[in-house]
This record gives sequence, structure tokens and C-alpha cells, in this order.
Amino acid sequence: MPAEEFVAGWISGALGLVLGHPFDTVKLLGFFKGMSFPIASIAVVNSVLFGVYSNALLALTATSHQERRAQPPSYTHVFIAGCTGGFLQAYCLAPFDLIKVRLQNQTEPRAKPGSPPPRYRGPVHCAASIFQAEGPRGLFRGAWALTLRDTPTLGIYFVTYEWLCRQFTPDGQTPSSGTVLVAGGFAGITSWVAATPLDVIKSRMQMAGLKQRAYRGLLDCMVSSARQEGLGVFFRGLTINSARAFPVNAVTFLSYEHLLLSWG
Ligand SMILES: C[N+](C)(C)CCCC[C@H](N)C(=O)O
Repeated sequence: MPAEEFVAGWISGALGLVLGHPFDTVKLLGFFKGMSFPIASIAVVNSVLFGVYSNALLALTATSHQERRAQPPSYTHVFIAGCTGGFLQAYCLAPFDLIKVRLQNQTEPRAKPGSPPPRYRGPVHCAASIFQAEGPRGLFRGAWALTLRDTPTLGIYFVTYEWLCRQFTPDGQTPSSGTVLVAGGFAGITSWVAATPLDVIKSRMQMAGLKQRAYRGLLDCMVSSARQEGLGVFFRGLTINSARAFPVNAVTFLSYEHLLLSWG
């Protein structure tokens, strides 16, 4: 059997791949366009959350991640560590979240002839415009509401995760991948259900001055929203938040646990 065809086939195939690569890259970049900003920001924020959580538990219980399966921390410690992680991640998240909310609310019809250009051209332009108009503090608009939203609800997040893992795992053993997926998914849902009322208020405060009227503060925003739209306003987005929370947090916890396991 002549080998040349194989070699030629291999080389031409490889060349095709090399030549095709830039096109694939463009296609891929096009496909993921607009995703690099959320991906980059979630990476930073999530590393702060999990890093602070784990270190807070280390400080509270003097056990490392590996030791915690044999000596599980109390739920009070898990809650305190979760709240600490939530509090600190909220500050890192605040500017990214503000930009996301501002860009998502830009729903002017796209590039119709004669229509005004969008206010923000992209995440960097959005950040720069806010910075120019309001200074660095402008980038933290709504940060207080975000902190109130995330501090207790991330405590709830880790308590739910730990509790569910322990229900389905024999003492001292590592939870199975299935358990981690389900516990992570439900931790996400529970946390988002608890966070939704303040999520609504947070987004309104971040939009204040643009589309919405300006509020005197968090309480004013809560009271006037409830007065005008009824108490149902605090549950706006509950279904979509929960539907998104399950897969996102199932995968977050699964990859987190697996990475830690594989690093020893
Ligand atoms: C605290 N709060 C519920 C707002 C978020 C908790 C889960 C965090 C996760 N990165 C996610 O985006 O779902």
C-alpha cells in the first residue's frame, strides 16, 4: 500500500487547516462577539468570591479545602464566609455590572437610517463616558444596592450548596459529580430567589438619571417602585433568574471542585 497518498493527504489536510484557521477564528470571534466582556468580568469576580470564601473559612475553622470533607465546617461559619466573599466580590462586580446593565438597556433599534447612534458604543466606551461625566464614583452607581443584594444571598448560596452536598454524600467522602451539579444548581436558584427583590432595585438605581428618574436613595427607589407598580415589582425577573441560575451555578461548582481535586 503506497504511503505517499497518506502523507500527502495528511500534509494537505494540515495545510487546509492552517489556511482555514484565520477564517474559523473570525467566524468564532463573530459568534462570541460581545461575550468577551462578560466572560472576563465573571472570571475576576468569581475568583474573588471563591478565593475570599475559602480563605475566610480557613481563618474561621483552620481547615483547608481538602481537610473540610473530613472536618466539615458549621453552617454558621459557612454563612459568615459566604457573606464575606459576597461583600468583597460586590465591589469588584459593581463597575462591570453597571456597564452591563447600561448596555443591556440600550434597546434603540439598530442602525436604522436616520436613527440616532447608540449612547454607548461598547463596554470600554461606556466606562469612559461614565468616568468622564461623573468621575470614578460614577462607576460605582448602585454599588450599595448590589452589596446589600449579594452579601446575605451569597451566604445563603454556600449554605445551600454545603447542605445539599452533605445530604447526598456519606460522611467524610467527596460528593459525586452529580451531587455537585444538583447542589450547585439549587444553590444558584435559592440565592437568586432571595436576591431578586434587591436586584430589581439595584438595576433601577444603576439606570437612574438615564431612562429612569433619579432616586434620593435605595429606600426612595423601593418605596416609589412599590407605590407605582405594586409589590409584584420585587419579583420581576424571578423566573428568568432561576432558569439561568441552575445551569450556570451547576457548572461553576462542578468545574471549581474538579480543578481543586486535580490540583491535589
Ligand atoms: C448573589 N446572586 C444571587 C446575585 C448571585 C449568586 C450566584 C453567582 C453566579 N455567578 C451567578 O451569576 O449566578
